[in-house]
Order: sequence, then C-alpha cells, then structure tokens
Amino acid sequence: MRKKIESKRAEIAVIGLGYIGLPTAIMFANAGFNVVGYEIREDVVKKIKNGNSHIIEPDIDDLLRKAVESGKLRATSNPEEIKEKDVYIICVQTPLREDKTPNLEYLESAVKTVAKAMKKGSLVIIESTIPPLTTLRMAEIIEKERRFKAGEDFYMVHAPERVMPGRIFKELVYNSRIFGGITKESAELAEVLYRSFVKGQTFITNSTTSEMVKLMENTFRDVNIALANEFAFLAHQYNVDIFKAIELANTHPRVKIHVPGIGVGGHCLPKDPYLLLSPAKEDFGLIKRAREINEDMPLMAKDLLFEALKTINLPPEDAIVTVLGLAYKGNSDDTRNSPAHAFIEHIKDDVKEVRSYDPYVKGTHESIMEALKGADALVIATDHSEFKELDWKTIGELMRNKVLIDGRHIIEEPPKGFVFKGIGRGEY
Ligand SMILES: NC(=O)c1ccc[n+]([C@@H]2O[C@H](COP(=O)([O-])OP(=O)(O)OC[C@H]3O[C@@H](n4cnc5c(N)ncnc54)[C@H](O)[C@@H]3O)[C@@H](O)[C@H]2O)c1
Ligand SMILES: CC(=O)N[C@@H]1[C@@H](OP(=O)(O)OP(=O)(O)OC[C@H]2O[C@@H](n3ccc(=O)[nH]c3=O)[C@H](O)[C@@H]2O)O[C@H](CO)[C@@H](O)[C@@H]1O
Repeated sequence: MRKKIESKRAEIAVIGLGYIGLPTAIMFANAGFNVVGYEIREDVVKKIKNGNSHIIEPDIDDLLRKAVESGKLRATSNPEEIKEKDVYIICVQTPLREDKTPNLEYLESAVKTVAKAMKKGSLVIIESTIPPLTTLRMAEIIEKERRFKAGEDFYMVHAPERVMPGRIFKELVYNSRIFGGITKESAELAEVLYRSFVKGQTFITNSTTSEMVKLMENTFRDVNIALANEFAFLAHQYNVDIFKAIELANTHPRVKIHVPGIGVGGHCLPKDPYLLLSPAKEDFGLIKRAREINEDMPLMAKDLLFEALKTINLPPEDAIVTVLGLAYKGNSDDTRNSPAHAFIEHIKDDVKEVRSYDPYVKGTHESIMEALKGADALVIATDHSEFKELDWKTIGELMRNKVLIDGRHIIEEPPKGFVFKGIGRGEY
C-alpha cells in the first residue's frame, strides 16, 4: 500500500464534496492521483462534472477545471463507482441537532457506504470534525458491516481539516497536519499520502488525541472571541472604544485579544465546542458559557439598534431596517449559523420591515441601493470587502432616517449625519 501511495497509483474516493471535500479532491487529483468524488447531492455532481464549483473560494474554478479536464477527478452519485478503492476520505458535515447534541447521521451513513464499497487493505480517513472517540466507533461499524478487523484488515485514521475558508488552497498546502491512527501504521500511511501536496509539518498520534486537538483549536478561538465580546459589553458601560483598548492591550508581548462582533457563525466554531463536550461526563462550564455569550451577540446588536431608533424617536414598529451581509464572514457565501440570520430572527417581529442584501447570497434585494432606498436603519452584519468602500453621502441621501449600526467594526470614523452605534464602541 505504501508503494502504491508513493507512486500515486493508489485510487482515492472522497466522500462528500462540500467546502472541505471538493478542495481536497482537487488537491489529490492535481497531485496526480485518480480521484472519484462521491456526493449524494446530484446538483453538486452535475456542476462539478461540467467543471464548475458550487462553492466560492479563491482559485477554485481554475483548479477544478484542471482536475476535471485532466481526467483525474470524476464526480458521481453512484456508490458502484467507489467500489474497491485503496483510499476513502470522508468529508461529510457533522452538525448539531436542535438540542445541541452532535448529529452524526451523515457520518454514519458515509461510513456504511464506505464499508460496503471498500476492500481488504483499504485506508479509511475521516477528515470531518468529530467528537472524541468517534473514529474508534466508526471502525466498529466497519468491522460489523464487513467482518473485517480494524488495524489488520483495514487502516483507519482521523486527519482533521484545519483550513480557513477564503484561504483554503494555500492552507491545504502550508498548514501542519495531524494524523490520528487507530494504529501507528494507519497514521503513517495517511502521512505519506498527504505529503503528496502538504508542505507544512506533519504529526502522528492516536485518533482520540487528533479528534480532541481539532476541537480544542476551535474551542480556543470561540472562548477567546467570547472574552473579547465580554470586553465589548463592558466597554459600553465605561464609555470606551473597545477596538482602541484592544489595540493597546495587544501591544503587550503576551496578549492577543480577539475581535468582538455581532456573533460567531460558520459550520465550525458554533458547534465544535459542543462536539468536544458531548461525550464528557462532567465539565467546568467555561466552554458552555463562552458559547452562550457568543450566541447572544446578535441580541446585543438588537439592543444597539433599538437604542439608536429611540434617539431619533422612531418606534421600532415603524422602522425599515436593512441588514448588510448574510454570510457568516466576509467574502464568503456560507450562511451556516450566520449571526445575520439570528439577528433578523430577533428583530423581525418588532420592526415594520427587514430587508437584506449580500453580494454572494440571495437577500430580499439584489442591489445595495434598492435595499437602502427609504430605509431608516442600516445594520452591518458581515465584513464583506464591498461594505468597506461604501459611499456614505449617496447612502445618506437614499435613506429616510440615517441610523447606522456596525456589527463588524468596518467603520473607523462614523460618517457625518448618521446616528452611529457599533458593537464595543462605547464612545458613540
Ligand atoms: N467548512 C469549513 O471551513 C471546515 C473547516 C475544517 C473542518 N471542517 C469540517 O469538515 C466537515 C465537512 O464540512 P463542510 O463545510 O465541507 O460541509 P459541507 O456541508 O459543505 O459538505 C459536506 C458534503 O457532504 C455531502 N454528504 C453528506 N452525507 C453524505 C454521504 N453519506 N455520502 C456522500 N456525500 C454526503 C453533503 O451533501 C455535502 O455536500 C465537517 O465536519 C466540518 O466540521 C469544515
Ligand atoms: C482555530 C481556527 O482558526 N479555526 C478556523 C475556523 O474557521 P472559520 O471559517 O469558522 O473562521 P473564523 O475566522 O474563526 O470565524 C468564525 C466566526 O467567528 C467570527 N469571529 C472570528 C474571529 C474573531 O476574532 N471574532 C469573531 O467574531 C467570524 O466573524 C465568524 O462569524 O474554523 C475552521 C473549521 O474548523 C478551521 O478549519 C479554521 O482554521
């Protein structure tokens, strides 16, 4: 198997062609492997077959076209086409249920599909982010399904993905990678495989450690953002501009405070802390409290909006509010767990009309100017580059009342004539 991987003769199936699976499949195909991408969504398969990406990411269109035109990458919804591959890489989503417990249905179904298709000696890699101990449980599913013995009849590894959307193709190459094997040999094989394009450092460990490492990384970020958000809350009470205060605090050699804002969205940070806690019998409460703080940030934006409306004596029920940005972060089309949606849900029954505009996502209006015509308040919920270059004079002329709420600190100096409030901007 090692030789097959080194000589790039190993046949690879990538299961799930989303934000992670599609770039991963492209990288292996462009590194010279024959790759089949298996995806249950037929619309996605159809697009990829035509060389078109269904996600927005720098460089993806050219790299995908190259992979498809060279014949190295094929997409399919037919499980027959992933039979007896050498390597399976599972990249399906691992969301939460309503009650915040992990929904591992997609993963279990993908593992069962792989179990049916694989052969003795296959290497099964899970890239999805999963609760501690899940790889071992998935190995048992394969053992039951096929009567194979994990570590003897097949190799199994958790190889968490750590890329940042917007920089995926750079980070796939230069990030360091962790390979958590159910056996050392499994991890070593995965390491050789990824070395075909990874230039960052690589580390080998066991699967439960790698599951925990990935979840700790995102929990670290989430808890730090919650701390920044709590600082922002205090800054309003002390009449301080939190961004100036953070800039100064960050001049300390051992302090690096994160960025407060309207909320923490995406497919990862809002759920990974819960995945980390899910198999635990007990915890200290810090991680959950940080999550609650971040989940409540859209409510803080609502409070600022209503305070601003009050200063112009406009009852909320008469106000037309335009939300700029629906994606969870700047220059992305991903709306999963977006704070913009949570914010809209919080205000929609209290105001006259909520409008929305996003350059990458369908909102109520297709042009920013149309969305702002006659509006009373504008709320920035996403830090898209487009919103950093707005012509405030023209916008002011279009709006009926000029209330501006900055949930993402994209405005340094509030434009003249606007009633301005921003998360953490205690000075205004
Ligand atoms: N998006 C990110 O920035 C990111 C970064 C690092 C890690 N991750 C982790 O990677 C995993 C995937 O995330 P994503 O953002 O790519 O999700 P995604 O929803 O964009 O992609 C998952 C794809 O898998 C498909 N799928 C679901 N079940 C399937 C099955 N049984 N067989 C075949 N296809 C199936 C879905 O239709 C979907 O297209 C998650 O665990 C996530 O936490 C995501
Ligand atoms: C540890 C780490 O770096 N993990 C990254 C993270 O990537 P991400 O795409 O989820 O992006 P983030 O930048 O973390 O943003 C999430 C949300 O938090 C808001 N935010 C952010 C920073 C801040 O200081 N203040 C904020 O309010 C932001 O607006 C947005 O809504 O998870 C991926 C999947 O596991 C990882 O692969 C990837 O490495």
